[in-house]
Amino acid sequence: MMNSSISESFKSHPVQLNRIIPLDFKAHAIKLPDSHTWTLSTDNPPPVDPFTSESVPVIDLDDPNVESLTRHACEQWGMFQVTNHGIRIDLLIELEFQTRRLFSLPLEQKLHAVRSPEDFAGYGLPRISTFFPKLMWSEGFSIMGSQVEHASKLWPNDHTKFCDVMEEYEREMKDLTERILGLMLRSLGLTSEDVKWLKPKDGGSRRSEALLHLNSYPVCPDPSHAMGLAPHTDSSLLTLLYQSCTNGLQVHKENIGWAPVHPIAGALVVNVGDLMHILSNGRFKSPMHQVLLTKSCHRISMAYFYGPPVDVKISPLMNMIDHKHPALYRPVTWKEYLDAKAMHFNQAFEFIRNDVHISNK
Ligand SMILES: C=C1C[C@]23C[C@@]1(O)CC[C@H]2[C@@]12CCC[C@@](C)(C(=O)O1)[C@H]2[C@@H]3C(=O)O
Ligand SMILES: O=C(O)CCC(=O)C(=O)O
Ligand SMILES: [Fe+2]
Repeated sequence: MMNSSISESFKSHPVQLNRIIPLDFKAHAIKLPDSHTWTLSTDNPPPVDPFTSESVPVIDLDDPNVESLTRHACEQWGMFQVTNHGIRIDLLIELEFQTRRLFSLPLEQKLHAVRSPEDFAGYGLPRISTFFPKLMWSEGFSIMGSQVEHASKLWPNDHTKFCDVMEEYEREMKDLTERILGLMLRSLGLTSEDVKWLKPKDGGSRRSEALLHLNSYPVCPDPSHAMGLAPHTDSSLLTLLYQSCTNGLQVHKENIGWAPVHPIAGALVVNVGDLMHILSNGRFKSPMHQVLLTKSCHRISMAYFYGPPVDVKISPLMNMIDHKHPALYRPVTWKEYLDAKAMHFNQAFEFIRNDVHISNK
C-alpha cells in the first residue's frame, strides 16, 4: 500500500505492545480487573434522564434549509446526525453483522491479526490508550482499502464476504463524506473552486485518505468504574459514524456538559474533526466525545475518518480570516497534525497555534 499520512505517523510514533493487545474480556465478565478500573470524576455526572436531555441536531439531507442547519450544528455542537443520506439499510445491516462476527471470535484468533507497533492496520486497543494509566474496555480493527491480509489471518478460508462489505462501505462513505464536506464548506460561503486542492482529480498520488475503524465495547461487569473510549476529539477533517442501536456515545457541549447521542435507526453521526476546526479558523467546533459502557449490551460502532491528500497543508481558509479574526493556526499536513496529536493528545492545538514556539520534545 502507498505510504499514507496515517501509516507514516504510526511509523514515527510506535505504540508499545501493552497498549495494543486487548484483554480477554470474556474471561473477566464477572469482575473488573485493576488494570481497567478508572476513577471517574463525579463533578460532571451523566444527565439524570438521558431521554429528555438536549442532544445533537438531526438533519434530513433533503431538507431545503440543509446548509443553514448544517452550519448551526457545526458551530453549536460540532456533531449532528443525518437521515436520508442514501446509504442502503441492507449495507448497514451487513456491516454490523460482519463487525459482530469479527469481535465475537476468541481472543487468540483475533490476535492473529493484531497491529504491529508501527502499523495502524489490524486488531488492537484504541491509539489513544498510550495517554492513560488505565486501559479502556474496548477493542478495535482498523482498515484502509482492502484488508485481505489481516482478514485472511482471522478467517483463512472465509474472509471474502467481510472484505467485500468493508470495501463497499468505504466507497459509499467516501462519496457521502465528500458530499457533507461540500455542504459544510458551502454553509461557510465557500465554493468548490475555493477548496479545489481538497479534492484533486483521482488517479494521481494526491488523493484524500481515509481510515475505517471498527469499535467494539463488550458488556462490562462494572460500567461506572470503566471507560469505553476516553474523552477525545477526532484527528480527521470529518468523521462519519454508524453507531447501530446501542447507547453509550456522549458529546461535550459548553453550558450543558456531557450530552448523550441517542441512536436513531439508520442514521449516521457526523463529527467535525480537528482539521475542519482549523480550516474554519475555529468557527466549527471539533467536539470532545466519549463512550460509556453498559452491563447488558455489546456496543459496536464503525467510524470513517476522512482526511486530506498527503501533501496538502491545512490552514484557516482565507474567507475565514480578517483583522478581527486573525488566522489562529499555522499550516499543517495531516501527518504533521497526527504527529502533534501522538505527542500531545488533547493539547495538540496549542502546538500549532500561531505565535506558539513549536517544540518536538
Ligand atoms: C487517523 C486517525 C484517527 C485516530 C488516530 C489515527 O491516526 C488512526 C486511529 C484513529 C483512532 C480510532 C479509534 C478512536 C481514536 C480516538 C483512536 O484512539 O484511534 C481515533 C484517532 C483520532 O481520531 O485521533
Ligand atoms: O463508538 C463510538 O460511538 C465513538 C467512536 C469514536 O469516537 C471514534 O472511533 O473516534
Ligand atoms: Fe471519536
